[in-house]
Amino acid sequence: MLTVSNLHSCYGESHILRGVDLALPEGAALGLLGRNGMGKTTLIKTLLGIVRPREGSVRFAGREVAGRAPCEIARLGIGYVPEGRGIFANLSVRENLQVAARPGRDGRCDWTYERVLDTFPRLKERLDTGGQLVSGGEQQMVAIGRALLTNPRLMILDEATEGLAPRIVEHIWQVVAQIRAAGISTIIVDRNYRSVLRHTDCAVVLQKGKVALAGSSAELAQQAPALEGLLGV
Ligand SMILES: Nc1ncnc2c1ncn2[C@@H]1O[C@H](COP(=O)(O)OP(=O)(O)OP(=O)(O)O)[C@@H](O)[C@H]1O
Repeated sequence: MLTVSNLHSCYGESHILRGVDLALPEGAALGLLGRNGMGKTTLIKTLLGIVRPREGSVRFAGREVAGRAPCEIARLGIGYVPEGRGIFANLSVRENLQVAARPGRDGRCDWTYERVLDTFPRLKERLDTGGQLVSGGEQQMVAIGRALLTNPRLMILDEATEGLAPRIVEHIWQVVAQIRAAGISTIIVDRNYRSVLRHTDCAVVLQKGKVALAGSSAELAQQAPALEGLLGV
């Protein structure tokens, strides 16, 4: 479903991604780990076409997408929950959700507005509230719901639990489990590596823009000292 080969990305003269390779089979969940500044968000932005790679290949759903426009890549079926949530502040919760709704690339409409509200019942009472006026947890639910409403084949969640209360964090992980159970491929960036390994099939650890460690999540969970060394925890 997704194959990344020898990917290099830069911001001006700063060479951030230095030859990243990874593969995500259809329906699998990949954890993307690494200390602050190691290139996780840059990798995600490069996959999405927001950052243009300097070199390398990104194959998604059978096509080469490296260097293509973000809207073109998104329309191939990638739902993105950005770090910081990216809520439209001047739209209501309802509008934030509805603005994104569309059938998937193959015409699938598995994720409807009603299904998203059933997944996040708390949003039902907040539909007319402005996007910037709801709590951080509710904004995160809107961001995930909005990405699901594009009926993606791949969901990318960047720091989806950051700064949230433990109860909300638990709910977000339950929703991640539902997304996986629905057969949607998933890439998850999160600071809590134990939760990431519990909710993914495989994981990679980035260090200075390269993959320093990769394997099945079950194997990596057995390598806590090496992992914690790389993550600085
Ligand atoms: N727009 C930008 N212009 C210049 N440098 C940037 C830009 N965005 C990120 N960087 C730099 O690129 C490097 C990688 O950042 P990136 O955000 O990809 O890391 P990360 O692993 O996602 O870490 P974090 O958890 O802090 O977001 C960092 O040194 C960062 O300062």
